[in-house]
Amino acid sequence: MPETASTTRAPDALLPSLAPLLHEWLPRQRWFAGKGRRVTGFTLDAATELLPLDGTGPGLLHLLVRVEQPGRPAGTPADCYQVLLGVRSQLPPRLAPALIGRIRQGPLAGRAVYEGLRDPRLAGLLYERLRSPGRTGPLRFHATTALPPALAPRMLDTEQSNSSLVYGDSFILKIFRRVSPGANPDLELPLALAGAGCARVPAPVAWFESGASTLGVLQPYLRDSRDGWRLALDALAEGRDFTTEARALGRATAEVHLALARALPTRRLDRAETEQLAAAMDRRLHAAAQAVPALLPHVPGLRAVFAAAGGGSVVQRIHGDLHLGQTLRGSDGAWAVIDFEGEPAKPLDERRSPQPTVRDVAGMLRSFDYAARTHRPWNAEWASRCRAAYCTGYAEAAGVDPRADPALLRAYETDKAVYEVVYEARHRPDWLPVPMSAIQRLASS
Ligand SMILES: Nc1ncnc2c1ncn2[C@@H]1O[C@H](COP(=O)(O)OP(=O)(O)O)[C@@H](O)[C@H]1O
Ligand SMILES: O=P(O)(O)O[C@H]1O[C@H](CO)[C@@H](O[C@H]2O[C@H](CO)[C@@H](O)[C@H](O)[C@H]2O)[C@H](O)[C@H]1O
Repeated sequence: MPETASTTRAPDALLPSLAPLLHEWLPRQRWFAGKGRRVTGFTLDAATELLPLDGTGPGLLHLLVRVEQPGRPAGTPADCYQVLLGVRSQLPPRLAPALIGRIRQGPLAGRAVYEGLRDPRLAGLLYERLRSPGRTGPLRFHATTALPPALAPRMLDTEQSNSSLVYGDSFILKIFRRVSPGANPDLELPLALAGAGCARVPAPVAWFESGASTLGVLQPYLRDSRDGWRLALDALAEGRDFTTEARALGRATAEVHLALARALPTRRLDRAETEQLAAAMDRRLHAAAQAVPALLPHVPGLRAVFAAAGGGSVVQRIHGDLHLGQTLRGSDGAWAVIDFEGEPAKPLDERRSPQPTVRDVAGMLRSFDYAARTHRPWNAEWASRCRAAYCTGYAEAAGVDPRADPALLRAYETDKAVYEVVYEARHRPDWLPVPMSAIQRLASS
């Protein structure tokens, strides 16, 4: 693998000048996971000049930055984020919205620091770097195929847990924001699925990493597709049935599960392990009720739902955060599934652990409920028809109906609704009533 000249600066030398800017900017980002807790300091794991900061033109600084916050459990490291900073002496007016701030001290004093991914020149450089595999400092770039040169980049402005750039409507590059050591399942699983011949998931064509951490993945951009969430809301708004789509989506989910079971190990749990799954739901509920006290009155009812579940006895790798927004329907009607990262708030080893497939099914069932709840008037009937059609489609392709064990399905749906309560409280408080209404229903019936 060729190694380009390493342009890595001593990370600590840069930090004093960047820290005040990061302090102001980082906690406001949608992808910042530590919202609601003070930031008390930063340390740099790595700082790499992908374009030199020598002042002759725009510089591109790649950082892996640890954010110190109080309340971190003993023995766990501070969260690490991937940040790409553009640095220029003069910021052109078109880049003004990307400004993070001006450096006040040190050798770079006076320079404008801005979000590098919003600068087409710098985003283009990142793509060119992916096209020619090799190393720059601690960063390693890989490609599985020859990629076309010079595709125009644009940054996606959707609300995301990460950040994505589309290149020439041909490829999409996802930049992971919170970074942990270990293969990111959003690279690991699509690669395994491609190897197993599953065409439901766009296959990665390039990626980059540092140490054991995956930092970004490039895959084909499905330009003629629309995501399942938008399609569902449109159907609701137009009073249209969505069961044909839901059934096809159930089949697609089952195909992905079958391919994952072919590609990666599956395991039958013993009784004690099965009980641990229910105990883990209890633990998550307890933690969620500490974070969102509105859950407290429902805790006994929700615990009863977990206790009633007999337990899913076979586990395998699954999607882990399946919802309508993670699905894309092409103009030919075929569904694709994306974003195998799992629930962003969970630790990586938990996200990579084998789980019962019913967990994904439950995630999608919650999503039909979400769609119906965000529509006025609330259309409960629409949601239950979609939920049934989705399970029917799943059963057709998997040979196992997820409704065969209703107590288990209900437990996983409840577990997901608990997760959603915390997610919404943290990221979108206006949405909190959506999962809370499910909590009320699940805890009391
Ligand atoms: N291969 C793809 N083709 C077309 N659009 C995509 C593709 N992958 C992701 N997207 C779109 O990009 C956005 C973010 O993707 P996602 O993987 O869900 O990111 P995040 O983990 O940040 O939520 C979504 O709106 C999704 O519809
Ligand atoms: O797509 P992400 O990996 O970022 O997932 C997170 O954000 C989702 C919202 O964008 C969130 O999903 C919840 O809201 C959806 C509607 O916006 C709904 O369809 C899902 O069913 C619901 O869970 C997801 O939970 C979170 O991990």
